[in-house]
Amino acid sequence: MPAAIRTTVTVPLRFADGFAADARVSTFTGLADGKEHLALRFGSPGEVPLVRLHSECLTGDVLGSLRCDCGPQLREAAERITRTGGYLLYLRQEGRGIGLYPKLDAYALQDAGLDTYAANRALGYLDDERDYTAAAQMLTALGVSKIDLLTNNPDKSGQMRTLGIEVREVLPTLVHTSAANNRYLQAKVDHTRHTIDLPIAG
Ligand SMILES: Nc1nc2c(ncn2[C@@H]2O[C@H](COP(=O)(O)OP(=O)(O)OP(=O)(O)O)[C@@H](O)[C@H]2O)c(=O)[nH]1
Ligand SMILES: [Zn+2]
Repeated sequence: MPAAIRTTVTVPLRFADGFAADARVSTFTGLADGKEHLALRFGSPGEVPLVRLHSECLTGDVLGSLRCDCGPQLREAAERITRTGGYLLYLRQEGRGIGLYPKLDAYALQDAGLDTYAANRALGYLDDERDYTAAAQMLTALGVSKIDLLTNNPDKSGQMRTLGIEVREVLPTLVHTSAANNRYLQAKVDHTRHTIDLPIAG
């Protein structure tokens, strides 16, 4: 059974720095993994909408953690998509798909010296457990088959193409560094060919 839109409602959003935008938030039935993923439509999407696949990060998105770049990326995506029109898919893939408690276990291992990927493996997980089948289903349910994708992660564009979504252009997100996330971002560049321009490793 293909996925379908279940409900769409407007949610006015205001970020910590005051940026505000109305999101048309859709829920779905029939998603492959049965999770409660959301699609947020900002602005007026044209034929090729700008899309961000945002993986849930409770510590970064909600609590403002400086260990990663998720909060600023979410804020950046909301503004850029509002400008051009498109969708932010808020995917319930906490911890690159391993879940919140294991992510915090992985943080503890990183504090003991492992990098973000080695920590996953030490816990018995893959470097990245995310599968974007549900994201492709959501886009199809929204009537979208061709996108511009906002990401630095080549796995996201690769999987979307394999899943039958045409990716016209990949647009990099800005680099949001902090003293606490530098090592994390450097590991992404070293291990998964993320297109992030970091100042100098160190
Ligand atoms: N397992 C694990 N997950 C983490 C860690 N730090 C952040 N995450 C998770 O990584 C996901 C965020 O990754 P994304 O923002 O999609 O970043 P990305 O894969 O680098 O892709 P782009 O931002 O699109 O370039 C969220 O689910 C976070 O919870 C970590 O150290 N370990
Ligand atoms: Zn994060």
